[in-house]
Amino acid sequence: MAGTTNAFEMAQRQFDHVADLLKLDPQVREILRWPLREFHFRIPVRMDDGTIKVFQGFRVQHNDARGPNKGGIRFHPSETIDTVRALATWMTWKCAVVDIPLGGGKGGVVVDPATMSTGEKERLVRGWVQQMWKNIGPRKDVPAPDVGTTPQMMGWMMDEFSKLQGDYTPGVITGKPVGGGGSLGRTEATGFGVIYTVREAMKHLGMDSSKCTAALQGFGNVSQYAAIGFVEMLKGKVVCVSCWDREDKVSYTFTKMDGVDPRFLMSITDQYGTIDKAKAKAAGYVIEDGEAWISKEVDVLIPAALEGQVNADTVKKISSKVRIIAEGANGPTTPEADEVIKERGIFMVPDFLCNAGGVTVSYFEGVQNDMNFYWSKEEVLSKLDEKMTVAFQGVLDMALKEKVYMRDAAYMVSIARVVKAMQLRGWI
Ligand SMILES: NC(=O)C1=CN([C@@H]2O[C@H](COP(=O)(O)OP(=O)(O)OC[C@H]3O[C@@H](n4cnc5c(N)ncnc54)[C@H](OP(=O)(O)O)[C@@H]3O)[C@@H](O)[C@H]2O)C=CC1
Ligand SMILES: O=C(O)CCC(=O)C(=O)O
Repeated sequence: MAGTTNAFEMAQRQFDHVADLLKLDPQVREILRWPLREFHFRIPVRMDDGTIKVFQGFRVQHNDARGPNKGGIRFHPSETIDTVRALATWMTWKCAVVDIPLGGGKGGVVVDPATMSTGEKERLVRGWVQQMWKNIGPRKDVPAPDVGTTPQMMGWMMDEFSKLQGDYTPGVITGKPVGGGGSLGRTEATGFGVIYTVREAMKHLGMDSSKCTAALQGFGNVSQYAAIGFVEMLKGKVVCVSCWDREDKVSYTFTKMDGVDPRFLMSITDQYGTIDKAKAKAAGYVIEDGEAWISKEVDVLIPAALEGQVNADTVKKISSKVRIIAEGANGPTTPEADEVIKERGIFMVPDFLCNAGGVTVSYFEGVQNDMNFYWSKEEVLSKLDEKMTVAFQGVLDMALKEKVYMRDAAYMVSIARVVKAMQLRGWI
């Protein structure tokens, strides 16, 4: 968890604000403010040197009125139960806003995966499944990757579950490697989904994307494909990306005002998103401090790292040129910063709409697993584009109709769908 922001307090404040606007029944509110179920467990792992290390694991199932809980598993040294609660809650709203029949869940382990060998990581993820297998499954709860976890880890988890269950069960987990039950397009899905929503926001604002610039925070899975999409689909220019440097333990911004080449930067980035500084410098990139991305004079800001990055302090640095903030990350903007962004009239594409591409293709992956029939990448991405475009339009229509901020409009759409499912099931 970034800084001192408590992500779950943030998620509850966002929800309470909209619940007030909607005059939501207090009993319904009480159900939706908290996760329905939480699992806290310890995972003993035999390390390569023969010792045993015990890791703290979590799984939170926020609400499954619309379908099985769904959401990634994050491996991060600063993971907390409140971060996982927030991320699980946002998953409920995310699946509802893109109208896929799934609920909200999230998992985590307090660990820095970069400090572990491949064998240790495999034993850790298998240990996670050994603790949770009775409470996950294609019709219960379907995990996926998030920060610090990879398709290979999802493959190991699927294998462990299948062994314990005694049946090949690819649908227990998504984000698996292609060829091992995974879907084509899942790797690109979240970043490309971000760009589909940016494209729609630009259409709404009458902006010509080929004349637009963007600055991105983070250079992991989401940011890499958002950068590629901005350059290759929108024909715009990305002037910088920032990343966390594992050796120096600080973040840096890699800037090239005539346009970064995301595919080149990917080729010099390690598996955890750290860009090789020497190679970047040799290719003409200027290396600035980690917060430089937020003060760039660009049309679009895409925070795609962790929570709480656009906050009361950093929001002041946003240039007057910025017209769109597209939240690739979950929870990057604090409620204090939201107030400033609202006042300044910057168009917000809120996280659980903006980054819903990942879970949407995860849903497609589950559908393909159920059918045991796999689609082409073109088919996956065109279905994704359609889902994201329809979802964006639904939220924009709500924002215009109710004259509310885009984040509030997204909550209104999602809350209505979840409440309806709870009513139809007789929960309320
Ligand atoms: N992957 C997915 O499908 C989805 C992810 N998301 C969200 O998107 C965000 C990014 O996830 P994802 O790309 O998958 O994760 P990754 O682990 O692939 O990438 C996250 C990147 O952000 C970097 N980072 C961390 N802190 C900072 C910082 N202060 N400044 C700059 N960079 C930083 C990380 O560096 P390091 O690893 O070195 O710490 C890493 O490179 C998260 O909020 C995640 O929950 C949302 C929807 C779906
Ligand atoms: O693909 C998924 O199921 C979940 C992705 C995720 O964790 C997220 O959207 O935050």
